[in-house]
Amino acid sequence: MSVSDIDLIHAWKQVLTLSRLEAGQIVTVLTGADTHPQTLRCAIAAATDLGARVNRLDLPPVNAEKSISRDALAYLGATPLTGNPAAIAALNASDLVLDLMTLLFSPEQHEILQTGTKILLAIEPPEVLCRLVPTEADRARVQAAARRIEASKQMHITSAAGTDLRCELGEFPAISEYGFVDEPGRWDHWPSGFVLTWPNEGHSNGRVVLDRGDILLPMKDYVTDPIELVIENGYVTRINGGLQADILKEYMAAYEDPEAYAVSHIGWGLQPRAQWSMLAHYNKEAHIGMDARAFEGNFLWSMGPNNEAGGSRTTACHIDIPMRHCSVALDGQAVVTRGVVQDEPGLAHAARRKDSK
Ligand SMILES: O=c1ccc(O)c[nH]1
Repeated sequence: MSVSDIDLIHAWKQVLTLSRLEAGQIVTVLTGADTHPQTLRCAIAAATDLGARVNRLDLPPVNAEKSISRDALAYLGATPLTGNPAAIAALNASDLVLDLMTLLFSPEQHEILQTGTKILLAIEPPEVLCRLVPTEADRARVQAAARRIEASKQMHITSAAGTDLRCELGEFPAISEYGFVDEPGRWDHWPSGFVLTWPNEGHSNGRVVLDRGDILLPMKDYVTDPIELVIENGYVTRINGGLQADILKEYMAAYEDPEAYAVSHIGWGLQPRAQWSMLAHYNKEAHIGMDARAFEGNFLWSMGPNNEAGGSRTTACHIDIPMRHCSVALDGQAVVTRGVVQDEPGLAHAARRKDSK
């Protein structure tokens, strides 16, 4: 259902205030052919009302002919910034970029962040943005989880369905996604609320068994019959199952890139206001599935790029797989038990589901 401009402006002002936007700073709103007009209108109103100098940079779409999905996160790497020094210069000169187009996993995004520019991605529908507006409590909880990852050498994921995956850690940082950009050079995604890292290159081994209700993105399908993925030395070497396994295999094979089968980010969901069931209520092309990536207690893993973490793999194919009912342990200590988050003792989470209704 729709939200009012006032509600969305208030949500934008909360996000921009948490992002420490100051009067007089330069904000560039990056837009494309699929940018939602209300999101754009309210972003400009909110940033202007907070005293920022607001520009808009509109870029033509690219890659459409290459991907068989219209999901903005499905085909990654090249963006309208690729080979476009004028656009990159404008973003480098900005304090804050509101990305209403999608630069994620692009080499250019890294270049821009390294100049100290902050980038906030926001392309979910307005009502999803409002429902999942971030809070300080979200940041505290996600950062606490990131610290636990940073202190660990192994993530072990198991499930009653048969998942048993071990990922060695340490080569890459933990990344906190909590929905606002409060430090220079930071990227984040509103909405979010999850923690992720990348396994040491070549050091993920075991199997993942997708069970009923697990989710395949960008397909935005709930798995109906089990799919087994065998993982050897950091790559998915076998995918066994029924129709959905065949769809996944053909989709990935179309990229003709062996790097697409590499294990990408791993982590878990910490957003109590995100709903596992959300995909059942939306047209697939109306959103990009951030409820699925962020719902509390999921195990979110993925296949494809690792350049987001500083790696060199920029494969265009990116599959995100949020799973229910998994247990995640760091060096033997449980952080999620059968889909229930085990927060660090004493970390009360103000925005917990039961408090937020
Ligand atoms: O915000 C995001 C979105 C997709 C993804 O794979 C990671 N983080």
